[in-house]
Amino acid sequence: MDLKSNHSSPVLTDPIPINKSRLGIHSNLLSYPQSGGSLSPGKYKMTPRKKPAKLDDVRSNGWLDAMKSSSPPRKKLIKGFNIEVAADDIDIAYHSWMIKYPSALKSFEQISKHAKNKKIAVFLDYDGTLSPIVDDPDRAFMSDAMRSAVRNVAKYFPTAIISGRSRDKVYELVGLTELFYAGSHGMDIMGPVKHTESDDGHPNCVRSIDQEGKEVNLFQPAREFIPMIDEVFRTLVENTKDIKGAKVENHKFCTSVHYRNVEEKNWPVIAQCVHDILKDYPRLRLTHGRKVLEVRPVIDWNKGKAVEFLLESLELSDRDDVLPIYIGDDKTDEDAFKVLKEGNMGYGILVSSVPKESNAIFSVRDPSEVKKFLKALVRWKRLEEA
Ligand SMILES: O=P(O)(O)OC[C@H]1O[C@H](O[C@H]2O[C@H](CO)[C@@H](O)[C@H](O)[C@H]2O)[C@H](O)[C@@H](O)[C@@H]1O
Repeated sequence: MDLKSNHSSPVLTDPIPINKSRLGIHSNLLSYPQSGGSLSPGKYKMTPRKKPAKLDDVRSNGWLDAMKSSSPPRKKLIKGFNIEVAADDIDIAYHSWMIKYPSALKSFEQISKHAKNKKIAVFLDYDGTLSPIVDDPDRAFMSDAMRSAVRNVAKYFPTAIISGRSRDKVYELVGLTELFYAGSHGMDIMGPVKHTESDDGHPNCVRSIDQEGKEVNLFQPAREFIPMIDEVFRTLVENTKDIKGAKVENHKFCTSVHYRNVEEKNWPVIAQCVHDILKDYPRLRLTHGRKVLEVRPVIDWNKGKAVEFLLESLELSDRDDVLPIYIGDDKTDEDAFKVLKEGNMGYGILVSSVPKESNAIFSVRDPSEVKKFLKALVRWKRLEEA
């Protein structure tokens, strides 16, 4: 594909083959606007058609509100009486919320009853699920105990990590070869080669070799966006360099701008910076994560589609004897919860210590409860097999 062509849309001149299978990976996958600006030579940027943005933009379009509510506050030391009362209120709210989203630990018997004679597939988010949320994304390590719990789960059930991070990065953090990995919110999946796969295979898949030399399928539906994302990443690094605490990550198929360590008074500045850049890239869009703004291609693909894709690759889709379980903490995990809920095919488990609306069925409070749940699954399976 000629990415530097003079056509009005180089990314569209030679689109990757589009699969029309029941996964829904059809031409709508690339549902970004196809017109609306001209390309600067050699770049992926559209020339702006509007006046430069005013600071008002990010206030009026809801970005700032979303930024403020994007991550629950960490626990604070409670000293004064008034704060204790507030904490009690929070507890009451949490307990009534749990009526709607019961604890997966307390409901384990119900879950295991339903799982009897079924094949469980486990899908795990990384940040906030397997590792606690910390200030520095480069230091979001999972504990050895968690790693061992995940390793044991993978001995009994097909297990995949589906993360917003790049696939390489999440593999580096998890370090287990026995899992499947999907990075960039599912836009980069390394999955199994299907036994029944015909010779021509999946048009969006290429055969590859994993860390252990095993043949795998690499599915990258947003492959042609790599140079565009890289360009935006570099612009974001440059344009945010004077905002203290800002951090930009390149996940290959998407890029993240963290504001967790940016003073709140500067949030409008960082939001405006991302907003202004996005105006030049109509084929990219913004999503909100936990104190992070994420820029990703406008394609019809998300963690939910990644779950469907992996189930199909594992030859576990459309089967009554399969029970997928997805555990995650973030907005992006909602797409996966929704797929399971709407397909009435498994359990979404939300990791949250504060009440929030979700498509999950159950909840756990934090990664330590995730670990307990994973261990309970393994214990139950061992007993089943005994
Ligand atoms: O899908 P995930 O595996 O949950 O990844 C989502 C984002 O996770 C990381 O950011 C989050 O965790 C950081 C470390 O705890 C925290 O500092 C940050 O505020 C959170 O947003 C990762 O750095 C992002 O790039 C991922 O998109």
